[in-house]
Amino acid sequence: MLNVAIVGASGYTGLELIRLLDRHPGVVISCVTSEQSAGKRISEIFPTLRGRCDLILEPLDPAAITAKADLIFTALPHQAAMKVVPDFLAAGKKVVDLSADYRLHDPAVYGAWYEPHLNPELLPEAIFGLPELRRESIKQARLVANPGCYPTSVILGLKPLLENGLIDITTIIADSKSGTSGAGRSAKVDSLYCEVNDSFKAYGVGGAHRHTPEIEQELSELAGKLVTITFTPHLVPMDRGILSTIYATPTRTVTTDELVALYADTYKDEPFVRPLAKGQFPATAFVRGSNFCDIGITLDSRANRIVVVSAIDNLVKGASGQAIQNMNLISGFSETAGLEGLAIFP
Ligand SMILES: NC(=O)C1=CN([C@@H]2O[C@H](COP(=O)(O)OP(=O)(O)OC[C@H]3O[C@@H](n4cnc5c(N)ncnc54)[C@H](OP(=O)(O)O)[C@@H]3O)[C@@H](O)[C@H]2O)C=CC1
Ligand SMILES: CC(=O)N[C@@H](CCC(=O)OP(=O)(O)O)C(=O)O
Repeated sequence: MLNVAIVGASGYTGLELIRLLDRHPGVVISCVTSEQSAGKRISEIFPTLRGRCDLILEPLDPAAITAKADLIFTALPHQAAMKVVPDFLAAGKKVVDLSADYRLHDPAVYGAWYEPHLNPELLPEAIFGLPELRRESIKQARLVANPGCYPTSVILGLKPLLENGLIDITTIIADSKSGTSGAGRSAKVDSLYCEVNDSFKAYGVGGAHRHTPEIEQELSELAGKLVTITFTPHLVPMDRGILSTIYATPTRTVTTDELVALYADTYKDEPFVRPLAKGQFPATAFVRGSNFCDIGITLDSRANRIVVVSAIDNLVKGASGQAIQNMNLISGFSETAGLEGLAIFP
């Protein structure tokens, strides 16, 4: 059995890791951490875990964690993760980091969007953990940078088009909507009921959201050229889910039939990407609680524009499910272990 630690277990992605790992045949959770709730049982914080995971939350002490675990999930805010990840690696452990701290290859870009990086020497070896892009590198990694939720939905939505040079890379617009759990569990005015309920707003408008460089980094690699996009995130009054609607102009004459066939072929062997049939488009309700990314595509022939719609659960394929998929690859488990569950509907 593989002993794993969840650092930041009192947050939403930490809880989702525990929920999914509960069904994993090869993993034991040996340590869970929280600063504010250290000393309490995690099932006191999250009653869904009663009788299934009653571990006592510990404060973040790298030596204590590395003594108990072979692989560590860091489910901490960015900037907090990079303070401890080097300690885990130095102790010979593998790390799947759910924060943004190791996703950007260029420390100057990280510094421009976040703050100066504390250990830029680790960035070259960190693998951006989107299995559909670089499965073989992930298998060899000791540090996986789990992608952001919005980037996962946009990159998977555009991969077949970019690899095949089918879109003008100067025309890409990604319009994404997220449920509120994407903002985490810590108290913030923007997440209050009256701020979110019965309303729908854009934020980070005009290229101001920190996922823009992450998306552009990966799209540029797929295209083999520098890609600049317009990315606008929105907050919607639901708990979970991301729906991204992505627009781009084709570089040549294409048909919807050709596009649908391309997506079906690109993703035919992917266990967690479901390309949809012609005329079908995804909904967050049909991926809720699952590790699937559903993708629909069409040509809007009137406007000569390709429209892609992708849907994920931000806490599963957008965070903890993908982190477990990466753990499975690093550790030699079946890639789908612990992740076979279908969506919860209705
Ligand atoms: N929510 C989502 O949909 C997604 C989140 N992510 C990323 O995953 C990471 C975790 O997100 P999420 O679970 O939503 O966040 P939460 O705010 O829900 O949880 C954060 C966790 O980190 C702990 N923590 C906070 N600050 C510190 C610190 N300075 N030192 C040690 N522990 C600390 C908290 O513990 P406590 O407060 O109990 O002390 C809590 O357990 C973030 O980097 C986030 O951006 C990535 C993709 C999607
Ligand atoms: C709704 C909401 O607030 N979403 C978060 C993104 C969550 C995520 O993926 O963040 P990381 O890059 O930190 O992992 C945001 O816009 O900041």
